[in-house]
Amino acid sequence: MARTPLIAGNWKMNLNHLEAIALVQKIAFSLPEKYYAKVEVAVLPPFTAIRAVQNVIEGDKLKIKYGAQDLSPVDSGAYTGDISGLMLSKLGCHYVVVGHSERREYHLESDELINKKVKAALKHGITPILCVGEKLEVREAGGQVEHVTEQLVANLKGLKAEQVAGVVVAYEPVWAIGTGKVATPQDAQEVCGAIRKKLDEKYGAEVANTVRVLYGGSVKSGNVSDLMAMSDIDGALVGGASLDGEEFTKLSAMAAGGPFV
Ligand SMILES: O=C[C@H](O)COP(=O)(O)O
Repeated sequence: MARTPLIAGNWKMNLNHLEAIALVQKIAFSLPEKYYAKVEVAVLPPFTAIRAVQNVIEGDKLKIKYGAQDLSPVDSGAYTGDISGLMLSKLGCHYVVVGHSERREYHLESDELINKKVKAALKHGITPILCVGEKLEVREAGGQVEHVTEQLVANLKGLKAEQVAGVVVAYEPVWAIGTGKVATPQDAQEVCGAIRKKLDEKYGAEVANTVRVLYGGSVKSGNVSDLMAMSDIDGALVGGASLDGEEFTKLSAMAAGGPFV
């Protein structure tokens, strides 16, 4: 089954709403229309810029999708500082990142909490981009496949097969994030293939063949093609390179089969 590749730019805690408007306009007007038939492009601004990005995308009828970087597991209430899936769906978000390693580390997010967040996103019709990945010490001990598949199973616990079909999984080895140390295409394929195999075992071949599995960690225009040539890598979750309009556009075009024109 053909899966539409997805290139999602995770802006992390960067760009105010004015800078966000400028970047999304640059991406939209640089990427030739023909590429959107071959690759889905999404931007994931900080919460404070989502409304501004929505206005640009909807106002100019741009084909770029947008979303958020996190959500609360609950819909509303006394949770100071949190943002719910209900709020994000009202803003028209297509995607939300769940379980990014930076949130697992700096906000001590557990697999149990991440599981609740995946469910909250699905409940509000937002596609979760579920991040999984091992730290350097786990890879050095050769435990990456076991670690990542355990995270996957825990984070998807209690979901029905048809719900899992609506999830995007992003394999992000923690040692490759923001370090310039990209995993080799073979290393990335080993784990992305194992993710798909686990989905097949638990939810069946149709679901496994539907779910898009992304790679994330120092992806750039120069390495995205080799990564996406792997059979189980359907795109990329891009951090640093997504903040540079020209580079992100080039990267998206390469993901669509390039070359960038
Ligand atoms: O969400 C994106 C990843 O953390 C990758 O970040 P990076 O491309 O800066 O390595």
